[in-house]
Amino acid sequence: MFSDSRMKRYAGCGAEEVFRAIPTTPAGLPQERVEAMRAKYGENRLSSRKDDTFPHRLRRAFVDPFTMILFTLAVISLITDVLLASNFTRNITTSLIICVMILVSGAIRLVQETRAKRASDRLDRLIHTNVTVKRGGVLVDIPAERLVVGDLVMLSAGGRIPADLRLVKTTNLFVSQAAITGESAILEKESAPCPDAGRTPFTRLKNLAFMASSVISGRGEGVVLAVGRDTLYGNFVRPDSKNSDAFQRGENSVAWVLIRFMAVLVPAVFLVSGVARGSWLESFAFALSVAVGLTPEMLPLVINACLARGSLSMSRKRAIVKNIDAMQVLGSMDVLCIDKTGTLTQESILLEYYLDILGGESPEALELAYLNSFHHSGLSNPIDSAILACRTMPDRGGRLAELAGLCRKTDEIPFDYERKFASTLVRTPEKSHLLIVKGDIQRVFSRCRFVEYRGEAIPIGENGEGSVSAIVDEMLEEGMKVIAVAKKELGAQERLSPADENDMTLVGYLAFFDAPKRSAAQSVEDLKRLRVTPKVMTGDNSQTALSICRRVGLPAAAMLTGAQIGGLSDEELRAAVKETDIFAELTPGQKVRLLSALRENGRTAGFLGDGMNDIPALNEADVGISVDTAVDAAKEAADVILLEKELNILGQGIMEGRRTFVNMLKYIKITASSNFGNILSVVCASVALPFFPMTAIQLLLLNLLYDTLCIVLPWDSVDAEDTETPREWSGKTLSGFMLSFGPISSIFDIMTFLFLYFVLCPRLCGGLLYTQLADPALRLRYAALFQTGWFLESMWTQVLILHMLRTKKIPFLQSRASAPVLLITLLGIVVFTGLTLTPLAHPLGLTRLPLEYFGFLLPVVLLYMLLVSFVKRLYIRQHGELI
Ligand SMILES: Nc1ncnc2c1ncn2[C@@H]1O[C@H](COP(=O)(O)OP(=O)(O)OP(=O)(O)O)[C@@H](O)[C@H]1O
Ligand SMILES: [Mg+2]
Repeated sequence: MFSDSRMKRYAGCGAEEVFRAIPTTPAGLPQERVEAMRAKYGENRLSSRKDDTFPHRLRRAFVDPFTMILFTLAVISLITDVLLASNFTRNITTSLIICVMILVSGAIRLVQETRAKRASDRLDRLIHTNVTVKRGGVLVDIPAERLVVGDLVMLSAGGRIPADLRLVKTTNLFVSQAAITGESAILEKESAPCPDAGRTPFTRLKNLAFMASSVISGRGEGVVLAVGRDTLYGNFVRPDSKNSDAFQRGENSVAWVLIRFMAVLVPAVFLVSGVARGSWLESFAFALSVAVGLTPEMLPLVINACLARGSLSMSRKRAIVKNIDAMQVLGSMDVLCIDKTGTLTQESILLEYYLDILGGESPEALELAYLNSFHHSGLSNPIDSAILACRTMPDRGGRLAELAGLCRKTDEIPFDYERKFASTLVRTPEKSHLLIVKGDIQRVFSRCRFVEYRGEAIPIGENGEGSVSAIVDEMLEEGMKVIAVAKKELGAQERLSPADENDMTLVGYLAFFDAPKRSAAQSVEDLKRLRVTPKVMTGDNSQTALSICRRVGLPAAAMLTGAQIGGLSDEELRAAVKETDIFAELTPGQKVRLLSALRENGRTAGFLGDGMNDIPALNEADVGISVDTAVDAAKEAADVILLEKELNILGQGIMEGRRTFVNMLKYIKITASSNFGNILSVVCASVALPFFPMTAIQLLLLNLLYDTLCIVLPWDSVDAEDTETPREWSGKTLSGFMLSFGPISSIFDIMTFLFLYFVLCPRLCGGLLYTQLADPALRLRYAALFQTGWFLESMWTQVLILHMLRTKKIPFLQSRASAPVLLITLLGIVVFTGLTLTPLAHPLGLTRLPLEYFGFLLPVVLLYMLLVSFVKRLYIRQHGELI
C-alpha cells in the first residue's frame, strides 16, 4: 500500500536523516544490500503479467470451467461405470478418455500461452527503459524494473521518473506531473526539506518526485522511497487499464449474450432429459456438457493468438505494439489525431531567416536565440536543434561559438509548452546580466514594451502590433514556423523570476522551414480511404498550421485555436470537435480536452505525437502512438511505437488491426451460432427420443475437436471489403447472428434424426424401431448408430459453415480461406470420419456406418450450404455486414 505518512515524514526531514532511516548512503545502496531490499519491498513493477511463471501458466491451462466440467464427468463416470458397476459391466475407458481430453486441451493451451509469453518477452526487451543509479559509489545503468527501495537515482531531462523518490540534489529540475494529476503545468522541484509536509498535498511537495512524471529540464538525484504498486501512481493505475477497458467491455458483452442463451437452454435440457429418462445424474452430466458445448471455450486462446499474430506482423512492418490489446483498438480506431512536426512535415526543421522587426537580416536575433538555446538545460526540441545547427554556418559559426564561451548562464526558466517560451539569464562580458527570451510570437510580444530597430529601442505605439504582424504574416502563410526573440537588461540581478519577463525589447524573428513531407498528402488520403478521420492538433501558430494542412489536403475550412477552445464549455466542445479537423495554438492540456471530447462522442481516438507536450494526450487517447525518435517519456506513454515516423506504416497497422478483429469475430460468431444450433437440436431430440441423441462425452469431444480446428483461424485471410471500415468490438450483433444461422443447422439436424431413427437404424437392427426392440444389445447398437450418424453430420456441417460464413462472398469460388485453414479443416473432416472406423470408436460409443449413410449425408450437406447462402444474402441485405 502507498504509505502517505511515511512519504510525508521523509519529505519533512533532511537528506541525511532520510539516508539513515531507509537505510542507505549518499554513495548509493551497497551492492550486497540490493537483494535484501528487493525481498523486503518487492520489484518495481506495476503489472503482474511478468510474474507469469511456468506453474502459473500450467495452472491457467488446466484449471478452467471447461476442464472442470470434464473432470466432473470423469468422476461421475468413475462412480457409475466403475465403483457402482458389477464386475461384468465394469468399464474404465470413458474415464480414461476424458482424462486424455483434459490433457490434450490443457497441453494445447500451455503451448500457445508459452509461445505468446515468449513473444511478449521479446517485445519487453525491445522497449524497456534503463535508469542510471549509483550503487556502492558506482554509476550503473539498470532496467527500471530492477530498481529497489534505497537506490540513488540520477535524473536528467527527457527521462521518466521510475519510482517515488525523495530528491536529495537538484539543479534547475523541472518536472511534469501530468500523468498523475492531469495538470500540464511544469513544476520546479527542490531538495530542501519541506517544513509543513504534513499539511501539504503530496503532489505539491517539492522534494518528492513521483513515478510516471517526466523530467522536463535540469538534473537531479533522488532516493527511492517506494517501488511498483506501492507508489502513488501504482496505487491508482491498473496496469494497461485504458485498453483493457475497451477490450474488456467487448469481451464482457459477448460473454453476457452467451450467458443469457445458456441460462435458458441448459436448465431446459436438464429438465427435459431428466423427466424423459428419469436418470437425473446422467441428465446432469448431459446438461453440463451442453453448457460446455455452448461456450466458445477457446475464446481467450483464439483472441490471444489473433492479437499476437497481429503484433508480430506489425513488428515486421517496423511498428512495435507494446500493449497487445492495442492491436484491437487500432482496428476500431475511427479518428486519428496527429501533431504536425514530423508527421505532416519533415522530421527536422531548418532555420531559414533571422530578421529584425522590419524584415531585414538581423545577426543579433540569431546570436541571442543561439545563446538561449545553447544554455537551455531542458529537453531540446526541433526548434533548439535547428538553432544549434547554425554553429556550422561558415560565416556565423565562429562568432556563435565564441559568444557561447563568453556569456555564462546564471539562471533560466526552461521552455514549457504551457508558456511557450524559454528564458535564459546570461552574464555578458561587460559583467551585466541579460535576459533573453525566445518563443511564441504573441506570448513574447505581449511582454514587450519596446522594439529594437538599428540598435535603438523604440516604444511600441498604438499601431505597433499591426506593423509587427505584417511581415510575420507573410512567412506564416508560407507555412513557416516563426518565433520571436526579445531581451532585457537586468543589471546586477543574477536570479530570474517570471516577474522579470515584462517590459522587454523585441529584437526580431527567427523563421524555420517546416516542409511538408512528400508522402504526407498520400498518407492523409490513405487514412480517409480507411474511414479514419485525421485531425491535426498542434501547439504551433494557426496560420502555419492552416498553410501546411492546406498543402497536404486536409480540409482547412474550419479551425479552432487554443484561445477559442478555452472559451467553450465541455458540451460546446463536444459539438465543435465533430465539425473541426484542425486545432492550433494548443497547450498540452487542451490536447487532452479535445481527445476526451472525441471519446465522449463515442469515437475511438488514436493520438500520434512525439514531444513532451504530447504525453498527457498519449495517455488520454484510446491508443497512443509514438515514434522511435520521440522523447523517452512519450515512448513510455504510448501503446504503439513506430520505428519510422511515417503515417503509411500506421495505415498498414490499422489494416492489420482490422484483420485481427475480423478473425476474432469470425471465431466468436460462427462458433457461437453453430453451437447454438447444435444445442437447439439436442433440446428437440431430448424431448422426442428414448435415448440421449449424443452422449455427454461425444458432445464434448465434438466440441473439443472443432475448437482445436479453430485455433488456426487467426491465420485466415480476410476479404478486403471487411477491412474497409473501423470495426466495433461488442456483442451487439451476436445474438442476431446466432438466431439467424443457428436454427438452420437444426433443421438439417432434425432431418438427419428422422432419417436415422426411422430409416437407417431400423434397417440395421432387424426392421424394428428402438421402442419395439427387446434385446438390450440391439438397443445399444441402435443408439450407437444414431449417435454416430448425428456426430458426423454435426461435425461436417460445423466445419463447412466455417467456410460459408467467413466471407460475404461465395465460399471457395470468390473467397478462399488461407491454406492453413483449408488444410486443417479438410484434415479435420477426414480424421473425424476416420475415427468412427477405428477401434477407438467403440469406447466413445461410436460405430461404423454403412455407405448409404454417406449417400444421405452428401445431399443434406449440399442443401444446407445452399440454404445458408440464401439466408446469408438476406442477412447482409438487412444488416449491411456479416461478421
Ligand atoms: N525550443 C523552443 N524555444 C522557444 N519556443 C519554442 C520552442 N519550442 C517551441 N516553441 C514555441 O512553442 C510553440 C509550440 O511548439 P510546437 O510547435 O513544437 O508545438 P507542437 O504541438 O509540438 O506542434 P507540432 O504539431 O508542430 O509538433 C511553437 O510554435 C513555438 O512558438
Ligand atoms: Mg510536436
